[in-house]
Amino acid sequence: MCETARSENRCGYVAIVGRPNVGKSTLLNRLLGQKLAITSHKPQTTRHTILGVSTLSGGQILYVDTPGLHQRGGNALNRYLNRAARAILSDVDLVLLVVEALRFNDEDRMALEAVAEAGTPVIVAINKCDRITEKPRLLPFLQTLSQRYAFSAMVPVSALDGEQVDRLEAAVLAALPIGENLFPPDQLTDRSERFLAAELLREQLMQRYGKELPYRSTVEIESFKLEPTESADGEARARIHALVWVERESQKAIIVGRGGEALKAAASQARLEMQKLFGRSVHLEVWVKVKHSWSSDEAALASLGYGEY
Ligand SMILES: Nc1nc2c(ncn2[C@@H]2O[C@H](COP(=O)(O)OP(=O)(O)OP(=O)(O)O)[C@@H](O)[C@H]2O)c(=O)[nH]1
Repeated sequence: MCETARSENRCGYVAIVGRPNVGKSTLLNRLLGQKLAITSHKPQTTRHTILGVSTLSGGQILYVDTPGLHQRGGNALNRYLNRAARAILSDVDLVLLVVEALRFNDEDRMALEAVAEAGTPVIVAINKCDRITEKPRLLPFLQTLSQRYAFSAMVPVSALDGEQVDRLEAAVLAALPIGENLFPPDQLTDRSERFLAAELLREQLMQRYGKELPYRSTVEIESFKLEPTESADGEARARIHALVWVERESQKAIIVGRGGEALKAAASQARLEMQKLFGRSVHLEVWVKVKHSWSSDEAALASLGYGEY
């Protein structure tokens, strides 16, 4: 490549795609050097697309974290998740497909098929390589993967410990079109603090409660107000009133816990995460309410913010 092209600024949108639980959100947070996307060990943690802005000396990478592409259509929430991920693929400059080292199952194959259908260039990140102690075991896996698709690049990484993530970042930037940065350098996301507050509270539900419950609950921020404080940095305090919607009284009882202890602990951790991300003091109140069958009712979904696609 000639000298002028190499020194030019690059900017473009990159969809992070892959089956549930491969580590997309963890990788996004690592690439951004800051926690933006919520994570848990449960599949389908990510329900919304989130834009993460990474400003580098050579340009700007605009990462789009998508809900996992997955097979089982199931209820309305699942159908929404699939539509959201697929709509994005043909709309971006590059797809970053995330797979897990030494694991490629039917859901990965389906994600790859969806990506191939869109025709957008694809870089594949082979994640969770920290789990592979004997690295030569990766070679046949990489070879088989390269036979499945003409990837622009293949980079083994560990989102968890950061191994080779800088190499991945360089490959991603090099694959983007030449152009001016689209966001100010200090902007991390296009999402509001109000939206991020809901996500951070939902993360606590995902991480703290049994297998099914988190999929039967959702979070709505009823009010989000900034109020002046006496603090030295002059940052306003956020006063947040959140509702957790569940489908049955019994689920409400579990979330609230004996004497309200469980909910108190979840809200307290969510508040700390919000303070860290927003860089301001947060006052958080959380209430749990019952809305029957919200997850299988398209209209109820739309009213809770899942109706964009
Ligand atoms: N060992 C190891 N674990 C990882 C790595 N990256 C992610 N994980 C773990 O894998 C699990 C899933 O990570 P997420 O980032 O939530 O996965 P996701 O692909 O965004 O999941 P969905 O929201 O279901 O689409 C979490 O328990 C992570 O800690 C990695 O590089 N190494």
